[in-house]
Amino acid sequence: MSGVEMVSGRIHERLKRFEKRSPVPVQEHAASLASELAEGLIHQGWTDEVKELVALFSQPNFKSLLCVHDDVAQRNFEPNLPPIPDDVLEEDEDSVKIVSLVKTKDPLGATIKMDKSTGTIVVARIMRGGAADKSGLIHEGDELKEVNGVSLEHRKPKEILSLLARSQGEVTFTIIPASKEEMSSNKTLFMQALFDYDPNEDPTVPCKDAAVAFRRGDVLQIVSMEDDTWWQACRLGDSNTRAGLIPSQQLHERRVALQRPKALFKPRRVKPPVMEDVDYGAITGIHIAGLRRSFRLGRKSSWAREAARSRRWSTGFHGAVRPPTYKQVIPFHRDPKDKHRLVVLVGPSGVGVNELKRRLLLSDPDHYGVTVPHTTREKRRQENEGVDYNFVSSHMFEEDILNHRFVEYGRYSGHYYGTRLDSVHRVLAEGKVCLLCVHPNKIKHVYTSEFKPYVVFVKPPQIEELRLTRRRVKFICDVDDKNSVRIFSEEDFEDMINLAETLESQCGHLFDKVIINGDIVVAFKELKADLQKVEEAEVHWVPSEWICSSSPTKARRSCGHLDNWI
Ligand SMILES: Nc1ncnc2c1ncn2[C@@H]1O[C@H](COP(=O)(O)OP(=O)(O)OP(=O)(O)O)[C@@H](O)[C@H]1O
Repeated sequence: MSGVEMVSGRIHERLKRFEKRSPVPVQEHAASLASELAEGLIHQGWTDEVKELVALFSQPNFKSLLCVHDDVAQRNFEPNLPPIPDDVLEEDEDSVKIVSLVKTKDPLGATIKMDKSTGTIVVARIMRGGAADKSGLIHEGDELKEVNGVSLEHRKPKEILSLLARSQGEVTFTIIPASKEEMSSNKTLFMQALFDYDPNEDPTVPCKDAAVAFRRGDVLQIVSMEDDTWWQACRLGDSNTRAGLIPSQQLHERRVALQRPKALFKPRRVKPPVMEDVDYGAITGIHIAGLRRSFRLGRKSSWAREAARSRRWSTGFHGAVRPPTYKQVIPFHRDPKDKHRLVVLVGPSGVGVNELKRRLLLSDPDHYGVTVPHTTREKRRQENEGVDYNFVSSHMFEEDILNHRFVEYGRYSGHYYGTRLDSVHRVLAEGKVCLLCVHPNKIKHVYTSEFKPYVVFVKPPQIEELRLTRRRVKFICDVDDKNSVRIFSEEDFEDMINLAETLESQCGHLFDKVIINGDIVVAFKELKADLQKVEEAEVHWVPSEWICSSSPTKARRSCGHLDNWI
């Protein structure tokens, strides 16, 4: 233990002992007593001892010590607050705060503006390092009620500026503090982790004990991004509120890139045969009972298989591939009266997306709902309009395509099939949770603040478990030929795993939940429990862009040039 630590340890012990005794000062005017004593002693005779004592009393540090002693003895350190105005107390007793700041020739370091909806004066910004910031007592979003006892009601920001210009020295503000939510959304940056991180398995972490472990989906409150490689963050829900190190976005992206040298190879170019394309994800519903068919698997020719393999590097997503790292999120409090969040299920062909959707529907048909697809093909005898499909003409279908009314659509055997946005609205309007299966590159069409989709990625297990769990599975592989039944091949499994890997790396940032579909009973149970948890959650962490565009904070920031300096 160092000398300093020993001394401070002893001081602490001594203070603890005195605290119990609740000491009272013997004397409240030690400074004046010392100067009186020095004067008296001089008159007694100028001996060496008197000289030494008078010299000691006149030393500035000794004088300061006695002054501090007197201040503490007289309790001069307690703030001297002006009386709280009665009318303000009656209005909102709990939330009023009185703040005194000392004004120098510099501004206080804050801007104010009028909140147009309420007509009140609010603090728009606090400038880092200014007097207001250093005091820690005034925050963005605080409502100003009075300045030096003068009410600000019906006053314009300009009038307040002149009021402040007149005040010298101490300025007293009566404030209604911003709600915690507003303060935190103003100042705090939340990131949702899109990967698991364990510092114990990271040899490069500067200090394991100072790092924070997290799992995919955890929300991290970012405290500092000053270092390019290691950010500081607290994990929400942790009892430990101390911030720790986490890999920065840049660092994690670099690591992932280094782990995947395969990505350097170009995809094989496969010449497609003459075959119409169809986006089979559009074909949904539980109306196909009994033996499951797989449209996506069923159409696989040798070309499709090759293409599926090459899709490992090209899955219809253009632009630079960015591995999932963090997503900036913001808390959203869903009103129970609001429509449910849309549930989007995605996964590689054959993994069990439709099977899970079917089980959810059967488990609670009054609670879950699915969209009814549109098609241009002829209605079959056993089919019902508006139940199995909405049957429309090609002309109507094409007009809807031009008007961007489809989440996704495609062509198969000369006919169009597609899921229209209004069919999603219809399910939600019934008060149901709408389950939508789409190709991952179509998520963007519903990735909006209106739908607030909760995206579940269904992932295949390891190949051994895939073989084991699917060994008896048969599916109809040609929609027009109910007798064309087959089982999964080894290539199907490989394609499924490869495509899952690609999808996860290319659009993992959109996935809220990853379900590994090994044992179907376990996967279904996990999915249902997770969806229930989401519905019951008080706080939903959603992408910040869904909320920010309409938030008053953003609005306030965006019109910064209108703020008035105080
Ligand atoms: N965990 C599982 N264990 C065994 N069989 C499963 C499992 N999950 C799904 N299946 C079966 O695998 C087949 C394909 O599943 P499903 O149709 O749901 O796949 P999909 O992901 O919707 O792909 P596609 O769109 O190509 O149909 C079905 O017969 C389904 O019953």
